[in-house]
Parts: sequence; C-alpha cells; structure tokens
Amino acid sequence: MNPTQQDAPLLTVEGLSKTFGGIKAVQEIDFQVNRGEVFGLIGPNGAGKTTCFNLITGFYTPTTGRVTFQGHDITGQSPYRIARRGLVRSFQKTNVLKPLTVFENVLAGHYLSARQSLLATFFPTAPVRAAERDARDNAARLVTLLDLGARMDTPAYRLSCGELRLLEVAVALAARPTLLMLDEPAAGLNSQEAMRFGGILKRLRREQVPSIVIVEHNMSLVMDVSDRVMVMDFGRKLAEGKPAEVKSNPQVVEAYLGRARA
Ligand SMILES: Nc1ncnc2c1ncn2[C@@H]1O[C@H](COP(=O)(O)OP(=O)(O)OP(=O)(O)O)[C@@H](O)[C@H]1O
Repeated sequence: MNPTQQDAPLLTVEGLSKTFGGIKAVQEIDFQVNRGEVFGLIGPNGAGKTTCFNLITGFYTPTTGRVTFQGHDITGQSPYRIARRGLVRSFQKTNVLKPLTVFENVLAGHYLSARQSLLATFFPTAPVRAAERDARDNAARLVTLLDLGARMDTPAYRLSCGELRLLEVAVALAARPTLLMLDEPAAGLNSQEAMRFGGILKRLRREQVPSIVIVEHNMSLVMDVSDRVMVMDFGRKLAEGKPAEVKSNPQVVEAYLGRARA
C-alpha cells in the first residue's frame, strides 16, 4: 500500500438513500471512516441505522448513492463479495451454529476467507494442510482474545447471552476483516456486561482490527469506545463529531429526550 492509499478513507459513503415503498428510511447520508478509527452510529428507534448498515454491507441495494471501500466502488455488490474485500459484519445470533462448540464456530468462520476446491478438501496438499493448521491456530487465538478460552469446547447453545455476543464477534473476526462492522453487539447485555464488552473491544482494536464501525443502542458503550460518532434521526444525519461534542449537541439531546418524553 502506498502512502496515499494509507491516508485515504477506508470507507466513504456518499448520498446514500433507501426508500421502502413510501418510507424514506435513509436520506442522503454522507460520511467517511478512516483507517484505525472506531466510528459509532447511533440514533433513536427507527432512525435508519440498521438500514444504513445493511446498505453498506450489501444486504440492501441503495435507492441512490455510493459506497466506496478501500478505493473500490462496492455499491450494490453482494454481501459475500463485500466480505471478501475485507468489509465484514457481525450478525446477531444468525452466524452462530448452536450445536457446534465455540472453537468449531470460529473455525467455520475462517472458510469465508479460504479459497479451497473440493478436491483439495479430500486430497489436501501441503499448502492446504498448512492453511488448515493456520485456521485452527487463529481460531484458538481469537477465542482467547474474546475472553472465551474457558468455553472453547462448550456447545454454543450453552453460552450465556454475553458469551454469545462475544462469539458472534469472534466468528466475524475469523474472516480477517480490514473493517469490522458490528450490529448492536451489546444487545441484551446488562450494564456491567456491556462495560466488559467495551474493554474487550478496546483490546480487539489494539491487537486485531483497528478499524471498526459500531451500531449500538447502548450510548455509554458507544461514547466510550468510539473516536467519532454519527447520529441519525428520521433517516438523516443529525450530527457527527467526537463523542463529547455529539453528547452536548442540543439537537441530539432533543432527538433523544424529546422522543423519551413523547
Ligand atoms: N424492510 C423494510 N421494509 C419497510 N420499511 C422498513 C424496512 N426496514 C426498515 N424500515 C423502516 O425504515 C425506518 C428505519 O428503520 P431502521 O430499522 O433502519 O432504523 P433503526 O435506526 O435501525 O431502528 P432501531 O434502533 O429500532 O433498530 C423505519 O421507519 C422502519 O420501519
């Protein structure tokens, strides 16, 4: 990577809109995520966060607008192609196979980044065997990094809600993302578990994936882990800036408190 590419934003979203029938779920959204940045996306219920997330990761096709990742226009590409480029999302629950152990789930997550023919699966060559060893080592490392070491051989159906949230992130990390997109990773956690999750996110950022987009309802978690935050309301961008700036923005306060009063 040359120095210009290094400085260019990792993700650029321009004029992104999505209409469902008559509902303008996302309207003319622009933002950028830089390399090495944790970017939080927040907003009241129905603000358009999930739609925005799904547009970026290829699960919805935008009505208008453009998404550029590492200099490539990825607008409208399939989620699979986008993930292969290094933009990988977590899923709530759906990426975890309940009967498999924690280790097996994370190992399965590696196959997104592996290109292996059927022939190679049954008659593995030395490089294929080396790749498999590497995947197993990496899976064990990720399980430990996510503080699930003691649950390595536990079937996923026996995990607590907090442990499941961590496993969902570990499975996403197995695909070796350049940019990790987290969809409400603290959903269902109590405040103590969410704080612990925040600590693990900071460790991930230092040791595994420096660039993260996080969509989350838990305001204290987002404010604690993010470098910059964008607030959405009624499908539009309401504010963007450092957590402290956003927190004291009167429009943001009104969007949250006004809705709570209504
Ligand atoms: N598939 C869909 N079909 C029709 N309308 C949709 C669809 N998905 C979202 N919407 C509508 O678009 C708007 C934005 O929804 P979205 O789920 O993106 O908001 P959100 O900020 O993620 O909300 P929450 O915090 O409650 O998850 C809402 O009015 C919602 O009802």
